[in-house]
Formats: sequence, C-alpha cells, structure tokens
Amino acid sequence: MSSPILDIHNLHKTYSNGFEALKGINLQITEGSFFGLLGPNGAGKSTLINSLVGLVKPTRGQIRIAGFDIEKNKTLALMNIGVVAQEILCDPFLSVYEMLSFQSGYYGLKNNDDWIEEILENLGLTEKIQTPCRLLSGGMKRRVMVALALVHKPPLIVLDEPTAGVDVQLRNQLWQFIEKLHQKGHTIVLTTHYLEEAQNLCSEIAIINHGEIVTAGTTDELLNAIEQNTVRFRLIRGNFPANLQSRVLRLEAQHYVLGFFNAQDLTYILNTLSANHCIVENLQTSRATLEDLFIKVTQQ
Ligand SMILES: Nc1ncnc2c1ncn2[C@@H]1O[C@H](COP(=O)(O)OP(=O)(O)OP(=O)(O)O)[C@@H](O)[C@H]1O
Repeated sequence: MSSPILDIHNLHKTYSNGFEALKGINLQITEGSFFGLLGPNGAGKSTLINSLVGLVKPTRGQIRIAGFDIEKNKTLALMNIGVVAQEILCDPFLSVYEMLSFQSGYYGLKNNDDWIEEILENLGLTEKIQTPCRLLSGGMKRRVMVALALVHKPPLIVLDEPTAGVDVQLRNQLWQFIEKLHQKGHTIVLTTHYLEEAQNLCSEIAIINHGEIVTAGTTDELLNAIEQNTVRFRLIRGNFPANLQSRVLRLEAQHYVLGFFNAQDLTYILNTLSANHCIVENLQTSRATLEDLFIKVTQQ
C-alpha cells in the first residue's frame, strides 16, 4: 500500500471566540486516491482545508504533506499541494496570464508557459488570457482560481466546493480536467454538497460533522455497510416466509420492501422465497446512496 500523501494527526482548531471547529481530526489520504470530504454546513471542512495551507492556524495537531510537516518544512509541504479555496481572490487589474505568471514566480518556477497554456486550454480560458480579472464573469473567475492552484503541478489537489454555483458546462469541463490529472497520478481531495457527484467521482469518503470525522472508508464499503439497499416485490403465490419477517422495512401498495446489505444477502432472500414456494412479481432493487449514508450519520 502506498504511503499517505496527506497525513493529519489529532488536529484541533478553536477560533478566537472560543468556538471549537475541529476536535481531533485523524485522516490519512493515500497517494493516487480520489477522496471526498463531506459534511453539512459548518461541519469544519473549510477549516480543515484552510489548515493545510496555513490560511487557518491549528490550535494543535500535525499535518504532513508528501511527508513534509507543514510547521517544520512549510515550503516543501506547500510545493506538494494546490488548494482551490471557496473564496474568489484575484487582483482586478492583472490579466489572467499575469496572475498565473506571478503565481509561478511565487513557487520559483521559470519557463512555466507550456503548462500555463495547457491549464488555460483545459479550463476553457485560452481566449481570456489577456483579460483583466475585473472583466471576467463569476464563473470565469472561479476557473482562474482553479488554474492558480494548479500552476506548480502539485501532486495533491484539494478543491473546496469547486462546482458550487457554476454552470453545467464548467462543471463538466472541470471534472474532465480533474479526472485527467487524477489519471496522471495526482491525488484529488474535494468537498462538495452534491452527494451524487461525490458518489460518482470519489473512491474514498470521509464524513465530518461538528468538527469530528463520523465515518470514513471506501465508498463501496460504506455503502455496503448500511442496510439501505432495498428489494421490492409483490407476492402472488405462497406465504411470506417467517424467517424474512425481520427484513421487512414496510408494506407499500401490496408490495413488500425488504432491506439487504449486499449481493450475497440478496441471494439469500431470493433463495428463501424460492425454498418456500413463493412466486413474486414486479421485483425491483435499489442501491443505498451516499445521501442515505449522509442522512444516517449526520441526522440531516
Ligand atoms: N474565523 C472564525 N471565527 C469563529 N468561528 C468560525 C470562523 N470561521 C469559521 N467558523 C465557524 O467554524 C465552523 C466550521 O466552519 P467551516 O467553514 O469550516 O465549515 P464548512 O464545513 O466548510 O461549512 P460549509 O459547508 O458551509 O462551507 C462554523 O460553525 C463556522 O461558523
């Protein structure tokens, strides 16, 4: 198993007003993964992400990026991470190219134009290269924020709600580019309130609530562990087996709805029905979604 590219140990943050936003976060993210950090509003996601790049100073705990401690080896740690924050921060008078060029200089990178051009092309910004930031639309500014975070080709890319309030075209374009970077070996961490998007993209998930990680694991493991998969059918012949009674979640328009964990469990249910000479019709299954899990662990 590869070493964690992000290793967070016992991270706490108490803001100056006494509010405890992070209560001892432990999180390891494996190199090459596509990781979703989810949680309701105010859970502590941005506090955690902003701690990774020094925008928030943790009260205690350790963060290592690609093996570099952000306190002891800040420059090397920051060379390995690019964060797309929620806020749009750009100099109104600088052109898109100037912003990216200055940002390259900040990382000590010369002759970075080929990569800058590639980023701009993939984000649909090529035509805006000489446009000053103040003349860009909100969606365009957000693309620039993504470009700025990628200018030093960081192995770890963190996106804090990158698709909040953006149109479908940008959303698709952004995910295509991020998928391409992921295939090239970059590790992706994202927060999003679009749970369907997270379920489709992320192979691993952590859910944070009230400053604590309440569940974490691979997306498949987590979804398989909740008995929220359902099988629905109508019994047209035979008596419903007594040993399946405890599985019945509800009766719905003369249909039984039973919960099951995984394919093996579903096979058991179907075999039991068959062994009891039951004949069913309108058989439908539906899989648990990340939304079911989210509601279950956050009660939201
Ligand atoms: N500077 C601050 N001073 C005091 N409290 C703060 C400060 N910044 C954030 N908080 C509080 O910390 C908590 C966590 O905020 P944070 O922005 O990390 O949550 P989040 O999970 O990113 O939420 P969202 O999904 O709404 O972006 C919230 O209750 C917020 O009000």
